[in-house]
Amino acid sequence: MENILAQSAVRLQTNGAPLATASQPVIQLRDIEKVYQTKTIETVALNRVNLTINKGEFVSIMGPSGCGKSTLLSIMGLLDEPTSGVIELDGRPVQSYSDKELAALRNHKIGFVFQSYHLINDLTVLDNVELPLLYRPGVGGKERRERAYAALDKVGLSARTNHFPSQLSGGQRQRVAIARALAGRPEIILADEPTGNLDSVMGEEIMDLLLGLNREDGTTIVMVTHDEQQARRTERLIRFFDGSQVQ
Ligand SMILES: Nc1ncnc2c1ncn2[C@@H]1O[C@H](COP(=O)(O)OP(=O)(O)OP(=O)(O)O)[C@@H](O)[C@H]1O
Repeated sequence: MENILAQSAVRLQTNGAPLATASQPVIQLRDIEKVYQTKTIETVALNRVNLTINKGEFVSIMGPSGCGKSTLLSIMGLLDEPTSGVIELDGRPVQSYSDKELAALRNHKIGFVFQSYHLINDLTVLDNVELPLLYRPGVGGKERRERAYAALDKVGLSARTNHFPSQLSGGQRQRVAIARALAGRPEIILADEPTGNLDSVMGEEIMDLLLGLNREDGTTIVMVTHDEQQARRTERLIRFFDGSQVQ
């Protein structure tokens, strides 16, 4: 019940018109440090980062190579642990979640999109999209297929379900990867240079798709990019340098 009240509190309406959604943090990083230690060198990848991502935001992260962008995304997505600091999801420190709860969060709440798509070449488009749902308790074969078809429809690839990744263009492969993330119905998409391997036309198409998911479905998106023009299309641009936020 508390949850329902909290959700409705940020969707106030007057005269039928939606008010601007009040800020509701979904990811909060507090004093996050990440230090990689090898035999010969210590690298401070993230240096006391404080950052809040609000529900429904589309945030892009830019910065020179090696400044910690991918590390930041991995930590936000609970794929990696910080050396110190606190990550909160929906206002609750992840340290307080059990391993089982964390696994569920990683699988349900967050979808990942990578520069190099990470598709399995021996599987059809449809099977690639269905694959992560195989590991989701409570989602049977029929629902899996329905969700995969719906996600492929959403990214405009309904006609390609039986193709293999090698038969698709780079932009289409990235659409499949986005559909795979969408099939999990994530609240948050973390995208690491999703247009990095694409020419500018295909890159724009992928940006249009991500912007649509954000505006129409309210999906929160955090995107690492090297492309200034694409970053400017998002609501908020955060710049990193040497492991710290500079703007
Ligand atoms: N597993 C690791 N072991 C040691 N050092 C690492 C490891 N992963 C990343 N680093 C170092 O941490 C720093 C930040 O790396 P990260 O990949 O987050 O940068 P980035 O901003 O995403 O770079 P790029 O734009 O080139 O992808 C770099 O100096 C990198 O060499």
